[in-house]
Amino acid sequence: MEYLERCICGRVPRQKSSEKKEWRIFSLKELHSATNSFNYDNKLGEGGFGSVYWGQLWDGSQIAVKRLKVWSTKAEMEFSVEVEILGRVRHKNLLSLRGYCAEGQERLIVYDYMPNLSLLSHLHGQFAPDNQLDWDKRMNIAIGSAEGLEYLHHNATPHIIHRDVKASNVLLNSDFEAQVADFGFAKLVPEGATHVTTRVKGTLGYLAPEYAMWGKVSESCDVYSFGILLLELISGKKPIEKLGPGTKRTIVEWAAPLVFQGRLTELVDPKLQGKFNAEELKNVVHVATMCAQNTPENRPTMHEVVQILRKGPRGESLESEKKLKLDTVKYGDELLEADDSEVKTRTATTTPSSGRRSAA
Ligand SMILES: Nc1ncnc2c1ncn2[C@@H]1O[C@H](COP(=O)(O)OP(=O)(O)OP(=O)(O)O)[C@@H](O)[C@H]1O
Repeated sequence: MEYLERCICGRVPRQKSSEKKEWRIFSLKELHSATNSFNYDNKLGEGGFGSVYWGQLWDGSQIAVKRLKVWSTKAEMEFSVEVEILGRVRHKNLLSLRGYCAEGQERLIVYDYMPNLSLLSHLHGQFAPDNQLDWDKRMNIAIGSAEGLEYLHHNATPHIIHRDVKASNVLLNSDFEAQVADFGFAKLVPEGATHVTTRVKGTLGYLAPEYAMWGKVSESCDVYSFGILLLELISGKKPIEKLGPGTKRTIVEWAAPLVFQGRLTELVDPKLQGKFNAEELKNVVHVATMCAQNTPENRPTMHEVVQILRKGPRGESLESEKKLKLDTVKYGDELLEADDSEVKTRTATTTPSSGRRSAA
């Protein structure tokens, strides 16, 4: 990857010539023509990096094009990290890179188009009223996204920490299968490292306490965020809920008493109208509670998560299960203040005290 080698030269091993390259470089002209010159009607959404547009290539294939908003060294870095990481990973539950374009100050990333957009749009956004996510779809999304993260943590070389696992970063293909997306904040883990200390990036409500407070990032931060995602998937609740003026509650604070009192059915999204599998519910709550523990060492690995989600906990005895304990996460007022907003620039010193193309 010539462009990337220029950007992050020396930080990551080069792609071996034997590795299959399935991405390519796009010209700006081609992307202009595919997106009707980045027409507003083609806009799928907007994130911190910039806007995402739907497009169609000359061969009829549908693409999503992420266009960098403003050029800066930081944005350039985010762009190169995302392209570098996506270029080296291939998994059925990770959004595939089609290619990129870097012409002048324009930076664009081209992905496969996901007709059912994001999990967020189905749980809390424009598709929420359609109620398309039944229990089985939710369980498949849980397993699929867990498998995507398992691949990043255990199979990618070097290992990759996503750092921004959340509902808007789980995209859904035409069969509602999960594809984990958005690797702009991801970290490559040097071999042998147990954790990396870094500036805190990510989204409030999903941040592992040790990461939010001390910037200590390891694979288990993604496991924590995945636990929050599971609670969100089961309940249809947002990670942080506004209860009234100035009062907020995390999904863990809401779920913990129900879990301890064994009132599991009360955790289930009322939109499912009681249609769920009670055994699977027990299993998925069990996984969510293990993942969303305050102590990183007590959380399971993504490999264990996949095993339990696939087979169920019965008969299995994982070390982490013995320590099962759901801590109520108490973020400081300062962190709760910001609600859904992101803390991409928050430093590690934060302290605890303070239809169009839809297949649907
Ligand atoms: N490949 C894709 N196919 C279909 N829709 C997509 C695709 N990629 C992104 N989107 C849509 O565009 C929206 C914006 O994506 P983007 O990754 O830029 O931001 P985000 O995840 O919402 O926010 P953040 O910047 O915090 O990550 C997504 O929420 C999703 O609805």
